[in-house]
Amino acid sequence: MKGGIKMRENQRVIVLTGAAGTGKTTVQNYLKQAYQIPSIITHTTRSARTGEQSGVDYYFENKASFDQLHLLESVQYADNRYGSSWEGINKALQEHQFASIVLDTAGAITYQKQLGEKAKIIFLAVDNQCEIKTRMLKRGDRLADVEKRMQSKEVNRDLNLPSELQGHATIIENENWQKTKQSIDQIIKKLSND
Ligand SMILES: Nc1ncnc2c1ncn2[C@@H]1O[C@H](COP(=O)(O)OP(=O)(O)OP(=O)(O)O)[C@@H](O)[C@H]1O
Ligand SMILES: Nc1nc2c(ncn2[C@@H]2O[C@H](COP(=O)(O)O)[C@@H](O)[C@H]2O)c(=O)[nH]1
Repeated sequence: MKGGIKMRENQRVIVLTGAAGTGKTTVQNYLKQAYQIPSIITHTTRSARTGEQSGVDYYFENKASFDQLHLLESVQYADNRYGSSWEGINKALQEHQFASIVLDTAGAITYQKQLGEKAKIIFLAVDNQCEIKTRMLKRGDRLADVEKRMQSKEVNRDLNLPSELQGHATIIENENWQKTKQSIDQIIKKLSND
């Protein structure tokens, strides 16, 4: 199939967005571990970080293979390309009510426009930029990469909820992980009862 999502009435895509290092992947892993919610694996032309695996963390692409993909949306982020394919979305939703995806805010805006209420958008925020940097270094990112990323226009843009998502996104201040988990639990409970 080239394009289009086949979503049943009760299906939802949980979109995790926010600046780099705010905890989007951590929440995605929690959704998988606690609720068996599959992740939609996206595509990127950036190099794999230590420990990252193709088909698990991303599908790692080169420029030529990226151009062949059938994408719902794609962005340029800090000199690399990222995109989510129709095949990836349909694969994750095939046997599940919910699937999650990690996107920058430009991608989240596209999902909101394309999927409407079928996209549950969660914006993760961390007020202190030093804390974000510390978390990225603790994750194992190289200092030079972290400094470059923290200066990128995309990270700075994604520190705040864009106007297009206001009224469409739930904001979680991811300072205390136990509190973040409670907020996520409430969201899943509500989605399951809707
Ligand atoms: N509430 C928290 N308190 C302390 N550390 C946290 C918290 N949430 C996440 N972290 C840690 O912060 C680091 C960054 O988190 P994560 O990789 O999930 O961010 P991300 O938003 O997916 O980043 P990126 O967009 O760069 O991939 C990880 O090492 C993670 O364990
Ligand atoms: N719009 C999209 N954004 C994506 C996609 N896959 C990942 N991302 C976002 O890119 C940045 C950088 O990611 P990193 O893994 O290099 O730190 C981050 O905000 C991700 O959420 C995508 O397919 N579309």
